[in-house]
Amino acid sequence: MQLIVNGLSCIRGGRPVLENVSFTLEQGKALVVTGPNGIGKSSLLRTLAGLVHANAGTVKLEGGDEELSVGQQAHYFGHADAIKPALTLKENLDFWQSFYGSPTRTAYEALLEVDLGDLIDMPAAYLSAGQRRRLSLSRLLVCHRPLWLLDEPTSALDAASERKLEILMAEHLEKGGLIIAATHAPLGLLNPDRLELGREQIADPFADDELFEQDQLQESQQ
Ligand SMILES: Nc1ncnc2c1ncn2[C@@H]1O[C@H](COP(=O)(O)OP(=O)(O)OP(=O)(O)O)[C@@H](O)[C@H]1O
Repeated sequence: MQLIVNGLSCIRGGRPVLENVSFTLEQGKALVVTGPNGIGKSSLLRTLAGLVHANAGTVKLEGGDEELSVGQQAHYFGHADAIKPALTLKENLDFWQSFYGSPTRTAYEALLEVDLGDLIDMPAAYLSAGQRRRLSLSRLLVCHRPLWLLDEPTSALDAASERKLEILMAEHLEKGGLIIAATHAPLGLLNPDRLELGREQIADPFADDELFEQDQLQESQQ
């Protein structure tokens, strides 16, 4: 399996945010995306996940499921935790498992992986910030999707949880998965590929009012 990204561009808020980004990522490999604040790291992940419209370029998961989009074959672990506070931890994970399909672990097994097994029947509203992040991470473990898109995955995690994340990422890669991680912090990945986003990815710094309105409308509908 191979992820091939060719000439990917996107516009947000009427401004070109990514321009002509290309890379290939092989099975079992991770790509670490770096660059200054606001350069487009999250936008790249959201575009790959299919949450932001690409205005040019192609994304293909060669050797993946031809019937599914790349976004449907990816787990997106973004800044928001995708947790329903009124549901228990188990109910949250059961929901995601039925939504995603391809179950791998039970909710309890996934929660054990992130050291939340004892809290399985507690409403998610009572979790601390780091515990919420770990619950959100356990979402990636209840169903198999070959591509993990991780946006600042260590934020709010303590040292032990960072170590656990390293192990989970290594296991995913060993099984032939692919990982793209946007980060400002070291992630403990072994020999990752690297993509440094810079100003050259941005073609035109000036906003276009019409594009801005179209773009805001489009994002509000997603
Ligand atoms: N929903 C949105 N609508 C309009 N513009 C947006 C939206 N989200 C992000 N942007 C703009 O897109 C640009 C890239 O933002 P992005 O979040 O991708 O950067 P980043 O590299 O991930 O930054 P950071 O390191 O701060 O997380 C920024 O100029 C930002 O203002």
